[in-house]
Amino acid sequence: MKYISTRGSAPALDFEAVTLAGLASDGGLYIPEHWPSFSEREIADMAGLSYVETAVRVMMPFIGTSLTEDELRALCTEAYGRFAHDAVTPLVQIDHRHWLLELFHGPTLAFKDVALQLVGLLFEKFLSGRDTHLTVVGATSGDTGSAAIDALAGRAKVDIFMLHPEGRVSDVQRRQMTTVLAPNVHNIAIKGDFDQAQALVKAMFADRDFSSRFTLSAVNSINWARLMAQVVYYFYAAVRLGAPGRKVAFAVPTGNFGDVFAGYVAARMGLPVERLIVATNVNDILHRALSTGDYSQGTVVATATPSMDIQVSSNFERLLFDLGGRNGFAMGESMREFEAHRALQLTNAQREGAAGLFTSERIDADDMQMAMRWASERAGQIIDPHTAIGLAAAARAEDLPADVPIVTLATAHPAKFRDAVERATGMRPPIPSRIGSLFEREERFTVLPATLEAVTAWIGERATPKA
Ligand SMILES: Cc1ncc(COP(=O)(O)O)c(C=O)c1O
Ligand SMILES: N[C@@H](CCOP(=O)(O)O)C(=O)O
Repeated sequence: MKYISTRGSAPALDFEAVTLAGLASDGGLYIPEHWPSFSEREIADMAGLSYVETAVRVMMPFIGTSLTEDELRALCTEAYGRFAHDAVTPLVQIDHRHWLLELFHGPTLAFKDVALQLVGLLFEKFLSGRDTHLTVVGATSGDTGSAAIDALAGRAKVDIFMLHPEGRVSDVQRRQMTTVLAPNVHNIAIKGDFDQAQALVKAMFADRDFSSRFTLSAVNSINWARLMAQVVYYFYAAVRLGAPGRKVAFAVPTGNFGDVFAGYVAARMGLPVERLIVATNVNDILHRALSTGDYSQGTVVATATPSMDIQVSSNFERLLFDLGGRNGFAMGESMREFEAHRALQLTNAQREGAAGLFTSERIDADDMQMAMRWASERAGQIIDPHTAIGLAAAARAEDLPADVPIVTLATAHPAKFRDAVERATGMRPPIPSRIGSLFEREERFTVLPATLEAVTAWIGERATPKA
């Protein structure tokens, strides 16, 4: 399997090289040259498989010769052995048609663990035997940071520099990052929002001087390996609910468009997905893009769902590329236009292509709180505010055929957002013992202005230069 850049001028790479590179050298995102697909028979044969075996079946076609099936199985066994639930991503029923897909049983209590536990092991595997030291740079609105730090802390050939927006992540999220004192972990709180952090990461890759001094890599969902690992749970859930004989809809709390793009990939691989419901908070660039074609960046508003406080959704580029005829040069032009004017109009082909599978909903704070109360009163489920954005959007999908189950992705454990949960439901979720004495540990982080100069100077003094 080869991977090509959405912007058309970076070299095509195999899975190993794409995983280590993170971002393409032309600023684009890597995407498989073609979508592998499964027959109905092959999907039916996934019934009853464990999560690890499902993962091996779903991911192997993307991996090509970079790993053997046994090597992939060993990595998945290790990664998913750290989850607190045997099913890894269990389904929980809310009522006759609504389900929650719990993605938060990993070590840092958010869906990011599903991919990042594996990515940490992939880095280690691909770096063994090489004389390379990776400098991972990442941006987080709270969850990617803690999951990536957990996956990479203490690894010999990797340093991680994680940028989060100062004061805009929950206390639990911040402490999950800043109390990890391993020498290869570096937390930077920038004076800005998540979009600025994400733009700084991309600018570090684009900065010729900086990127030539270090072997940069990414742990955000710009890294293809992240998305690949997330495709698995769409198959795992849909097969349990009757696929391929029955179609399934998914409601996905969305920010950077990574999780829902993984659902799109599953559909392209033959999974019978009736609909992907893109649920945004009031930072609604994706809702506007999908409902009116207007992909224009607004100002980020801080909400009770900080992980979705995003107005530039990196992975939307992958969708626009795939729906727009896979024309890398045209895509490169469009993205340069977006970067210059902070606005882009979707073409008819892109709008019509998206409309075949996606709908979108913008959920405000009141509807989010109502969904939290609904889950609690109806099914005794305490859900986190991000999951509630998804569930509120799922509840609006009244036009779906009655026999289609709607699965809301439960993207974080409620304990990560205790204040918001308590405000909505009156209940304060306890912090699971597996994340330990978070509030008693020492924190370490540096505050920097949101400028490329400040960030590259700071990282440049601490990162390991190329040999
Ligand atoms: C808890 C939670 N829910 C939803 C999202 C949005 O997911 P994505 O950025 O893949 O769209 C995030 C952040 O990525 C998150 O941390
Ligand atoms: N919500 C995310 C933002 C980064 O998204 P990613 O999936 O591209 O890593 C976070 O929690 O950090």
